Amino acid sequence: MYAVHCMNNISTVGTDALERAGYEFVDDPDRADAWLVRSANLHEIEAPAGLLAIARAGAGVNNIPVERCAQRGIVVFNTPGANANAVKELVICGMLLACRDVIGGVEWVHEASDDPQIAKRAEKAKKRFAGCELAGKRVGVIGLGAIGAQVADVLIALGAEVMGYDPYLSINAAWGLDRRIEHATELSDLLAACDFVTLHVPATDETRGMISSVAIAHMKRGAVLLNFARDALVDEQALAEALDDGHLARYVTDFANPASANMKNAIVLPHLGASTGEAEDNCAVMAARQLRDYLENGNIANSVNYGRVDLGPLGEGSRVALFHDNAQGVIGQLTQVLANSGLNIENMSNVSRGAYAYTLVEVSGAVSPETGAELSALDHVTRVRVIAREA
Ligand SMILES: NC(=O)c1ccc[n+]([C@@H]2O[C@H](COP(=O)([O-])OP(=O)(O)OC[C@H]3O[C@@H](n4cnc5c(N)ncnc54)[C@H](O)[C@@H]3O)[C@@H](O)[C@H]2O)c1
Ligand SMILES: O=C(O)[C@H](O)COP(=O)(O)O
Repeated sequence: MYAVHCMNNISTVGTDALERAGYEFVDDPDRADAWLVRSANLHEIEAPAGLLAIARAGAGVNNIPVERCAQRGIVVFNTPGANANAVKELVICGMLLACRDVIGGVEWVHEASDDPQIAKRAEKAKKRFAGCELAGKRVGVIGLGAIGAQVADVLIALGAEVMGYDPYLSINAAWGLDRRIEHATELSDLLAACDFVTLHVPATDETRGMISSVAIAHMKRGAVLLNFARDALVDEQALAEALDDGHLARYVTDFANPASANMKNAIVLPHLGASTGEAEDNCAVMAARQLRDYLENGNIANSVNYGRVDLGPLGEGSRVALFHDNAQGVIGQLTQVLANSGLNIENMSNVSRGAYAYTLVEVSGAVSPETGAELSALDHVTRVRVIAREA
């Protein structure tokens, strides 16, 4: 059976499911067939030669060297949408904390707690903590995926006007969006029009620093920026200056770092977005299910470096999983080797994502080590797995 190493604490509903299926949890990452991870930084860690998969129990994969894994035939999974509700709830909480000075008010009560005159004093003090409502405000949502779409729905229900920007929105995601979301085709239009701006995009080469000094200059005076996506999206020096001089009223972020923790008018949380029991369970269950389907059947769902393949559960025969360059002639060579080995192809699926391709073939009989070696030696082939039912 397979061995798994956990890089972070993963909810036991996921790890128990794997244990029940006969998986062994190992302390040594080099002995593992698969790694389970949350936010541990894997960029500096060399994956062992035998590692087959990494499953991120969460959404963001900027802590994983996704491209390097693809070069070696290591499938990287995430769990899209599994923690979106938890993040949505905290984003709305962050917006409400920015509307009135709730935190200042709570601190004031705490400091005055021994004063018998507190009730009378509170009536005088409260004007210091007064603020505005979300209803009627215009809120810009950058990134309308699993989290952004849910945030937009709640804001509309609360009476806000929502403007969205997402040039890469999938057609399926677009069908699910509320028609009342105003479509911004340019980021600068959204920034200039909104009282609140909330970020829900992944940290990629393209999005890193997207809230630059130029972007901040487009924002309305007194606007609020919320960042529950990743700190790398924001030029924090430019942001600190905008908060200092009052161009922006508040920054609400889930990413405590030396810069954000010392910013004036910032509300900084310790990366709590996905930290609910429900979200942790959802992510762990989804990560475990995807890992099993890949390790036991060769199927790939929700990978960030390979396309989707689903041949259903492995039957009586065996499967060959081939990782290869997205190049001409590979499938022809593969089928030739299988035919020469007397193996009949029962089913097959081939997907490519950018430069990387994956082909899963179901054959009628057992695949010998010699056939496996022959496939491994083919041009453009990175990795070969033979999957068969355990006797
Ligand atoms: N604070 C937390 O605990 C927490 C929890 C979950 C996710 N996150 C972060 O939030 C991000 C979004 O999560 P999600 O589940 O909504 O992911 P998602 O993949 O469902 O949605 C991301 C959306 O961003 C869009 N996008 C990509 N590049 C863009 C660009 N340049 N401009 C505008 N839109 C762009 C995509 O088209 C997609 O619709 C994650 O990648 C992660 O970094 C944080
Ligand atoms: O990308 C995510 O899913 C979040 O940032 C959650 O990260 P965590 O699992 O480490 O809380």
